[in-house]
Amino acid sequence: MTDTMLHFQPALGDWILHNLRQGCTAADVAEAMRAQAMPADAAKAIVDAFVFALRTGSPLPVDSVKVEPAFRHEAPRLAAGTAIRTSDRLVRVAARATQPALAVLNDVFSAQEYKELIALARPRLAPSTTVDPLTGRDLAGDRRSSQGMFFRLRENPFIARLDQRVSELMNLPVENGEGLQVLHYPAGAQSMPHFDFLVPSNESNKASLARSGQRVSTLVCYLNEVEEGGETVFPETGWSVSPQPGSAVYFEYCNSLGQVDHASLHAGAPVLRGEKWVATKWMRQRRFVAAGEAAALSHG
Ligand SMILES: O=C(O)CCC(=O)C(=O)O
Ligand SMILES: [Fe+2]
Repeated sequence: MTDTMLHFQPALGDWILHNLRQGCTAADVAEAMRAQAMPADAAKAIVDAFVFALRTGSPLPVDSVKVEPAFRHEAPRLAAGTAIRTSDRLVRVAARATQPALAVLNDVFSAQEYKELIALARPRLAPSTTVDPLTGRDLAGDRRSSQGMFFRLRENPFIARLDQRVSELMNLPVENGEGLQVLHYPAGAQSMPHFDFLVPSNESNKASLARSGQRVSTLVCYLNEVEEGGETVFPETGWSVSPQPGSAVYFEYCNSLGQVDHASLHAGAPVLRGEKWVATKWMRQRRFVAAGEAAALSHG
């Protein structure tokens, strides 16, 4: 399928940008354009291109956008049913949604497991000094920022057990998983709306995509009781998932054609009281090869 170009007046672009920056959703802005007699699919394509550029730090469109074929929804990778039995645990499905394929899962980790994860991660948390364009996290290094760390895949028997369970849930090989990431948000911290799929806007993302393929799905597991706030919100769909210790939100955004779903835009709402701990697993199309691992192979 070939891409087509859609042309528009730069003033329309300014108006779209203004509204998105005021907090309107892509759907609201596209609807306003449709009400002004623009075909709905053209309005959506133009607004989506602006949202994408804003959320990924890519150049903003000026007077045209490339229209890619609409995301084709496929059967979810997550198993059907009200519960999913992995080799060592019965995980309950509290809710499901489509477009994007999303599920709220309960009992993913036991209380002992989520406490252990925090205890293992805490001494290894590292503050980042830059804004992370991939996760949208505000990493300015002040006390309102989140801190994170990665476990290596199967780095000890405990992590290996969780990697295995999560891979069974996400229905992809353990090897396709990036190492489990633990994030700590102190009160006031949040993550801005972002996509988890990789955008080939810089050399390191391009290299990562070439090594391991696209990210296809995410599991965000909540590790503690947040006193107030800290929901995972999906602004394009209106979904908001409350953090409950041991529960998780699962979502998919890359289909078998390699298309990515812009409706998977999400954010970590500000933690209003207390603190928030999550463990995130990102799955790739192929075996995950970290940058360091690839370098070691090419030199060894
Ligand atoms: O903290 C959250 O609720 C979302 C985390 C997230 O989006 C991520 O780790 O990619
Ligand atoms: Fe995310």
